[in-house]
Amino acid sequence: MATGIGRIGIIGGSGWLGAAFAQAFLEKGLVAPEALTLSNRTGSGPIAGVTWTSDNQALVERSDIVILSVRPEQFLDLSMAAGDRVLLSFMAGVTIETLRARTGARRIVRTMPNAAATIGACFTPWFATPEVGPDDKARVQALLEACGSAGELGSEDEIDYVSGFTGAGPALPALLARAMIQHATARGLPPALARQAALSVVTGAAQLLAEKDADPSAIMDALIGYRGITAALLETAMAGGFESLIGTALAAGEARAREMSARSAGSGGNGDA
Ligand SMILES: NC(=O)c1ccc[n+]([C@@H]2O[C@H](COP(=O)([O-])OP(=O)(O)OC[C@H]3O[C@@H](n4cnc5c(N)ncnc54)[C@H](O)[C@@H]3O)[C@@H](O)[C@H]2O)c1
Ligand code: PRO
Repeated sequence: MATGIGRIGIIGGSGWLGAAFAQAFLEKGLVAPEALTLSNRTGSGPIAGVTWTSDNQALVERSDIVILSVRPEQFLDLSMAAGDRVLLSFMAGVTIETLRARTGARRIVRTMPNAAATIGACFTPWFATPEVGPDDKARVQALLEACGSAGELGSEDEIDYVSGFTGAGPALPALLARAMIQHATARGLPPALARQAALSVVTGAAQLLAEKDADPSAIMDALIGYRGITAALLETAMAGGFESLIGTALAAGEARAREMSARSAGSGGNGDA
């Protein structure tokens, strides 16, 4: 309890997100190694100094806050009773109702990180049940900020939407970069140069947009103002439905999150264990 955050357990602690957050907790000094328990199916992993286990109930007993970072389908085979711990789920498409039914937890926080957690550049929206008090909310915010930034949502419903919006992380920018590479290569640019050029456009844009008060519309307007090449490019993309296609894609992500929620619901569990 050295930092006031309490003892943390991460179920799925050697996975993509679980390991990223575990490393960040340690590197930021937010959680001491002796207060961090990580589980996976073998009971051992690459992060030193912490406690590894394959026994998720033992992890719960050693923790004040339990982070669930297994895949939604793996959760269906997972057995644990959370008791009065705060249960913080990274899982897409697993509702509070299902988490409650399968673990018995009352204090539940659903979150939606993304792959940029590995570089400390992830914005993580979260939603908490009314049983999560202000002190626990502050702990949750601090834990999530270890990998970037975080913000509270007003309803659980919004988690399904942000599962595609923020949860997909680099996916849409990667699609843009790949489309540029494919077009430039087909046009005859050397593939290595096309790749370097397209990735520098996307990563350079990311840095410009990371500046304080950056405004995507203002950047576009400034470039359209030259009434030249960028105006032709942007106006063609917009007239072709680029923005409405992004909206359609985000809506498809939300719909898939709802389907996953429905599938994972009603699968039973040991919440009363
Ligand atoms: N990766 C992303 O970009 C991303 C973004 C948003 C949300 N999520 C959510 O985060 C969760 C984790 O995703 P990930 O990408 O880190 O997956 P991952 O497959 O990398 O990690 C899951 C880990 O859980 C372990 N595991 C499986 N069953 C277990 C069990 N019974 N007990 C203990 N450990 C077990 C696996 O061995 C694996 O190491 C998923 O539910 C996903 O929906 C992921
Ligand atoms: N990435 C995972 C998925 O596609 C979870 C949200 C984003 O299911």
